[in-house]
Amino acid sequence: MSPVIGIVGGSGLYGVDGLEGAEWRAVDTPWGAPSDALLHGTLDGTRMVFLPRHGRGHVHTPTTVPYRANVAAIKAAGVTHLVSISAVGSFREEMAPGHMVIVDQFVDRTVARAASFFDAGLVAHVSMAAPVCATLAQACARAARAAGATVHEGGTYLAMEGPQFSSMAESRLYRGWGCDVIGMTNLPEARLAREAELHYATVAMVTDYDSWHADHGAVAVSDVIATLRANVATAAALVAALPQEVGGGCGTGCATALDHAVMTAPEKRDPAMVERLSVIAGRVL
Ligand SMILES: CSC[C@H]1O[C@H](OP(=O)(O)O)[C@H](O)[C@@H]1O
Ligand SMILES: Nc1ncnc2[nH]cnc12
Repeated sequence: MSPVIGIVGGSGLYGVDGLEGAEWRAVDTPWGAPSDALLHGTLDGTRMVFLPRHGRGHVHTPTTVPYRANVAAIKAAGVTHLVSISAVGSFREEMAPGHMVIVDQFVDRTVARAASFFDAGLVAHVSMAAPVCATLAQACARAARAAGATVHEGGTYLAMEGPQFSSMAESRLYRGWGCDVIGMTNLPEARLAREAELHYATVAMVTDYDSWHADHGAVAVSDVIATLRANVATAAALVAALPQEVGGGCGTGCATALDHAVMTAPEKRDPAMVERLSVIAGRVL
């Protein structure tokens, strides 16, 4: 099956240039409207679907991003491989602003988000032991290198609620926990992508050193935006390189994550939930 590449563009990334037949299409889902219309098009013969996570014009906070609607809309659009491109702060001296970190683990410190498509009446538990698709992550690393970026393969992303940045004490604590980068959005997105049986990977673009670094002081959005602007061409080149790199399955079960996940007995399943979840879990219901 040919891959369909989805891209969720984070802060600073609100569109993709150069798609053939580019068309923004507004959709609705059982979880409401996504952050924006979806941009459909083709790149090097591969179908691409782009969604700006915060909406064009940056309307949604990390808390109000409609994560379930976003992932459901992306799944309904036929996406098989989903790449998140996100701005992050760094906890490591060597992961410097402008570098790209191909995240492979997450720590969840969010507190106010719906984190699952499943609910009372239809219960399921998927594994998040390996929360990103290793094969897609390697493809992203190759694409980032082809784009000329300095790439760090592997890294733990701490997802905080925000929208305020961390205190110095939190920043030092997360560093001590072994986290490498910090952002506000990739959870619950990665959890929902797993429930939707998508291959998911995160390209984290470092924009700052959070607040732990003695030489860099507090995070300021102006600095974050300046770094994002300086790296916008690299992000675009990375996206352009993805069709050459992404394809096929992964051997680690992303596309069959729901095979043994549903717990609720067939006769006890809420028919309305079954209907609502058909786009996500119809394969196993
Ligand atoms: C503009 S700094 C904080 C903001 O940037 C990141 O967004 P995204 O992950 O969508 O690139 C971070 O998570 C915050 O939402
Ligand atoms: N330091 C930081 N903390 C949380 N989210 C961010 N996004 C970019 N920089 C960040």
